Amino acid sequence: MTEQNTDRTASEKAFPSATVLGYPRLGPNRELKKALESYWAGRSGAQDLEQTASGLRDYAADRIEELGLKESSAVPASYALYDQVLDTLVAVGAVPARFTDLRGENGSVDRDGAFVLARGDAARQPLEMTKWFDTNYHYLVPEIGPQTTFSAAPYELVAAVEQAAAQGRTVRPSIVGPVTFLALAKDDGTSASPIRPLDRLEDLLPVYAQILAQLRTAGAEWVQIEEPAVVADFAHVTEDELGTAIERATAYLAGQSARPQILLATPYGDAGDLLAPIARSGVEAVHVDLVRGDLDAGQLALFTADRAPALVAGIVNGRNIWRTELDAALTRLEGLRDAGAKVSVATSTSLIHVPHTLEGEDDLDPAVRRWLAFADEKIQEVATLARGLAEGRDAVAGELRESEEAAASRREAPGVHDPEVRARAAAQTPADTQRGDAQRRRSVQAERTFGSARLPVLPTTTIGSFPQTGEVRKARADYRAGTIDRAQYEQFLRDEIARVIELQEQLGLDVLVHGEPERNDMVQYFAENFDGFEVTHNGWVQSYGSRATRPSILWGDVSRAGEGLRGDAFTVPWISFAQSRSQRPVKGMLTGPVTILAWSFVRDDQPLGETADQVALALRDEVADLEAAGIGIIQVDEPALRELLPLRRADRTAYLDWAVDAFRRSTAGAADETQIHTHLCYSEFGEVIEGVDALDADVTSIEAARSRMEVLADVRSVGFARGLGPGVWDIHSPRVPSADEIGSLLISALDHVDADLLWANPDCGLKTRGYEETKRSLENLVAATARVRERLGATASFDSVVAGQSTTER
Ligand code: MET
Ligand SMILES: [Zn+2]
Repeated sequence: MTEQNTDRTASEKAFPSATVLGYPRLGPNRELKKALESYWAGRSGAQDLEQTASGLRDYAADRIEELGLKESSAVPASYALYDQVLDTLVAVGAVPARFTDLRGENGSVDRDGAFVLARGDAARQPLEMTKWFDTNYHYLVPEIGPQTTFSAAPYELVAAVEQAAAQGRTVRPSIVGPVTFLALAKDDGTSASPIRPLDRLEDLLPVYAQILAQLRTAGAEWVQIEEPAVVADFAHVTEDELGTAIERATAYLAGQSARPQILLATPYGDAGDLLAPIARSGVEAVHVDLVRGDLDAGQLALFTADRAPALVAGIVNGRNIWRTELDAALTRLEGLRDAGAKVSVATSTSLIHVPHTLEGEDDLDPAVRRWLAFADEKIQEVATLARGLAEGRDAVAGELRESEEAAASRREAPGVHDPEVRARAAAQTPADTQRGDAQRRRSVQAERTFGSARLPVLPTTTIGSFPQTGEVRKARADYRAGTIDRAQYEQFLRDEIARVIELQEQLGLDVLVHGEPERNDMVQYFAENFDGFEVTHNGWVQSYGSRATRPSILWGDVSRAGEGLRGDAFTVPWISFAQSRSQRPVKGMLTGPVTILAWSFVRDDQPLGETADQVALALRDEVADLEAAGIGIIQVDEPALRELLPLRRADRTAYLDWAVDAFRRSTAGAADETQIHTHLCYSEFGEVIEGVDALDADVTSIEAARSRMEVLADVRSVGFARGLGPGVWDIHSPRVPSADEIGSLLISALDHVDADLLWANPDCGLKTRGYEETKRSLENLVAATARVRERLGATASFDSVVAGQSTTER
């Protein structure tokens, strides 16, 4: 606390009694998405974009106040146009080396420059994008090297503060803190000896000091500095190093005299031992996530000591859509206050992870709707709790009663506890997650014939989806709008599937897919065919930039919809139809239990593992029905396996245990000769590779093209001896890879993977691609594979074998 400065001149206002860390940014009808996309497409100008952006800032502030957060500084100014990490990068002028030409007079980039960082341009790849903590939100990864310069340019934040001030409102600007900014950054690769971005902290701190001063001048009374890095374990930074960094950074910032008062926020988990240095740093308020984290007696004492900071209690969950049980929450808050803490009420995280409002969701089952709270309803909960804390329980008696009644109706609702589903789960034994010996399966599968031929060496395949063309989307919209009937829609889908099968045969692919035209979304499609789920109309949540997803709500016990416990098969009709059009094997495509959970809002009244097991059993039924329909290869996608990996190392084994178990439960009913595939699409494979091996799938496809097969080093090191399809075509851009390029990727894959285990496939599904690039890329993929086969002396392709009806030499 060397830089503690006691004569700060700011007129100290207490932290508001109620607040939220952030509000959804897209707008209630995705206005921001539309404005951004039309601006990028050149259909509208900078003025129009600014008009929408400032309109949304006003909308958010008005709404938050109207819902009950009326005190000065209670409204967070957290309105990133694209991403809050990008905004922080711009505010500190940390323009990556490969974009320095975009730098302007203020040392940073302007709005258009920031969009180039986010989206790339003709000559440059954009910044890498990755998941923000364990959420489904993606941030842009800063690139920091020894030469990176920093300079204060917080123009978006200052403008937001000034816009509010012009209307007589004091908002609380929010920025990602210096430690989190650097901990999430990557080495920019400009120096021969790699550096760790966190080592640049001393150079960055003075820039934060200048930003604080500018915000103060603009009229901010409080600033929110977010440091969620303290709730996570990192591979490249030890806890000690993180502790030293956060202690230094918070004390330094607190020691500045020209600054607003500081709320230091620690969302997304438990700050553990790092809470103490933060609370003792001299900042005026500290936010603690009480949903994911906790406060033990020692930690609580940090908030009851003399001159302790205010405790901003993140008690309303910012990441799910369930109503808070207000009575229990209020009891907890009263306990903190009675222990002597200066308590304010808040959300555990920003509300960017939930949809705007329940208003207009009239098609939701009213029983389920009553259990829900989206962003606006959560703000009301925060306001109610603060009022209850200040004025006593009687002041909020009606709200407490309504909350208790809703909770009781949820506990007792029939679909929440389906005795049959529960009995089935309870009767599971360890054998239900166990398939036959993997080696044996491999030899049986190698013998299996499809249309009298076996699979060739280096089989070619795709990941599942084919381009979702305008016609496909239109047919779906027409069906929903009632312009075409069910029979017409299904005929359209069959025609589409037949076309996709024919195309794959022409291209000479070995293992075909039906193309997934009936699925708007790989999770929602399953939610619509399972009991226990609801889907919303307008429940959009930002995924990155202008992109949003509409997570389904998993509220009850899960089984397939339809008569009886097992319900009806729903993927089988499409897959069987596809198979009826070809002699070659068609893969059955399912979404795995972990991914279904990760991309939905999931019930919070039982452990995730139990919910995952129910989903797994429903999928197991589908696997059995696919098998019975003669489908010999079934892929169960788990792209989200890594996403749910806990932020703390200590929690990871328990997670992988249930996640792996659920996947195995969904697939272990399959016979030895049925080949089970899985697909994971990210390159940070090392962290979960042992889990992936434990899935016991026969073949795994992963993303590898962008990293030029780098991920395969990990594969060898754990002795992964299963079929593997490292992607040889990066499907994230329209670029067509040449046959030479694909061939050389396959050859380098052979350094790590045995020839009889290797598959040739793209990185991921082709849903977002166009047909032109798809055809050309797949042509090259097939040609490259043929050349590599020749080199291996394995001349027979499935294609020639099927044509000649002979058997394959392996
Ligand atoms: C995000 S992974 C996508 C897998 C899915 N089967 C598809 O091809 O679209
Ligand atoms: Zn994928």
